[in-house]
Amino acid sequence: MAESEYVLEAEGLTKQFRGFYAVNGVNLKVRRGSIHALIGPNGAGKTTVFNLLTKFLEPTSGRILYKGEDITGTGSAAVARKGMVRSFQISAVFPRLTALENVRIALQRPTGLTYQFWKAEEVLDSLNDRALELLAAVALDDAAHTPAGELPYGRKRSLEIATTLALEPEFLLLDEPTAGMAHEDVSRVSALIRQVSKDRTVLLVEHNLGVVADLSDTITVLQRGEVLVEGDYQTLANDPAVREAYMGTGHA
Ligand SMILES: Nc1ncnc2c1ncn2[C@@H]1O[C@H](COP(=O)(O)OP(=O)(O)OP(=O)(O)O)[C@@H](O)[C@H]1O
Repeated sequence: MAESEYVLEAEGLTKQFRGFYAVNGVNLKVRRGSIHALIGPNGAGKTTVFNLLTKFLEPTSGRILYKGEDITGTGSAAVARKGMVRSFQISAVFPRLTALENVRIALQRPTGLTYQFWKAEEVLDSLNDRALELLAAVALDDAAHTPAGELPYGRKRSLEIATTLALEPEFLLLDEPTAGMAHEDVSRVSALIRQVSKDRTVLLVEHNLGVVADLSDTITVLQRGEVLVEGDYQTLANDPAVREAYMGTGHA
């Protein structure tokens, strides 16, 4: 069977909380190899959609396909094993362990190397090399031996991205990757997302519209649980409905 053009397809995705539609009939298609952003004003339903897609919430109705396969009823761990990985899903950062040790632990998970204790020395050496590569990819090579808890906020987020990448996701889902970051960290993480997107698909929820403009091939704007409009940044920036959704006045 030919591989679908879309890595992810959501059809009629709906989530009700006690009668309130947080997400209502959302159709979403994420093109293979693209960076796709989900934006919208506060309360639009972005986090709920993100949690539905990553199986942290069960939809009230609707269907989710990953690479053409229906994963609506599949658990989050099983989905992650298929290559659809949410940052911070499996890769918690342990504050007392060094950055290198954190990445090494993440590297042990998908392969089951933890059980090959008799090969510990050899395995750890090969893991070290790969862990250092991943740290370099997020510009943390100078912090390899620093306990994760001592890293400043922005660098901790970079470490979380490195531990996520250790799982070799084919489809990476990022929830507000630049939230709470200082300006220089935002640029660094943006560049990092662009770099890691080269051989994978990325879906991100992001409040920083500069980051969205800079990175996204496709942007879906949510409003009150529904898709308001979808397109590239230029198209959306000139769309009166998007301006109104953001400004709430219609005469912005
Ligand atoms: N567990 C829940 N129980 C009840 N209502 C919820 C729950 N989770 C979300 N909601 C409601 O659903 C709506 C969408 O919330 P959601 O967090 O998905 O929006 P968002 O676009 O991510 O907002 P923000 O930008 O503020 O993070 C909101 O009105 C919210 O109050």
